Amino acid sequence: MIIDNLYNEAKGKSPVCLGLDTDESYLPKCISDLGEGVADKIFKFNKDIVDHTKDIVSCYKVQIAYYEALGLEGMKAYAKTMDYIRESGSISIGDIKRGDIAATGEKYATGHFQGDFEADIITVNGYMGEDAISPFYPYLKEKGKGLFVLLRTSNKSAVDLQDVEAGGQKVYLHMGDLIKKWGEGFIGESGFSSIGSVVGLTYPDEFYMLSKTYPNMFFLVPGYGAQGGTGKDLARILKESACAVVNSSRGLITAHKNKTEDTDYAQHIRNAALAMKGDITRWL
Ligand SMILES: O=c1ccn([C@@H]2O[C@H](COP(=O)(O)O)[C@@H](O)[C@H]2O)c(=O)[nH]1
Repeated sequence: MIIDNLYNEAKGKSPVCLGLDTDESYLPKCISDLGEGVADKIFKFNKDIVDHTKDIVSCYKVQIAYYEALGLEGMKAYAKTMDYIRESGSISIGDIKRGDIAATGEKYATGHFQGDFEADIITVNGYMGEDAISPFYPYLKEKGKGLFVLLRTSNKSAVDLQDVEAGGQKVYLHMGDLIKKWGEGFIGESGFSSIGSVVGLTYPDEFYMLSKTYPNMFFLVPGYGAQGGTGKDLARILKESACAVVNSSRGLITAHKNKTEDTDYAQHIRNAALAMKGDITRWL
């Protein structure tokens, strides 16, 4: 199961999930000056980053919004990036946050678990209930795919809805119970389910509690670096269970900024990923 592969990658390499939220403004001059279209430049940058980090990170999360914003050219760069990550033997997470009625959900599943945009794991929004999630189940069983369902998001306004009490329980805990139930049929050898959840590092106490409440749940954790999360926030959680991969996007893929515009940019990004790995693992 994909979750066992991700668990093994996180243990063997590091819990670092490198986020390819690639904005054109992040490209070093040695790439932006090339006489090619933007899709080719972005793909070149992403490819170089993968080549320089695949031995030290557990997975790559590609934020589709950055590619959609560039239209057809951007989507070509997205497709090539997803393909290259998987071709390199690494795990790809398509951060697409989809979720809709079942008929539409089936199309999302087809669009992102096979074909041009194929990912190993995608992020989904379960706040429409199980029929927004069940169209993905056949791909989990038959193609070994995985899901990370939004649980406790990293943004400030997460509390507006997720902290509301309903029936004596916060909404996000209802969601946690649902994700646990949806994931019961997909538990792998690692003890974790291929239906995991997204929990922000910006709420470390809630994250700790969730990791204790749901011992079979694996977590995708955004919020490290640019959003303020640190390795110290993760210490007690990861010490007790290797239950998460931790994403950093801007904090890693802009590490070369103000240092170099030359072809050594990917080495700066690698160094930043190594520093993140060190910051997380020194507490374990
Ligand atoms: O709760 C959430 C869910 C998803 N994200 C995504 O993670 C990255 C974070 O990027 P940074 O540059 O490291 O802040 C981005 O793709 C978000 O869309 C999140 O931040 N919080």
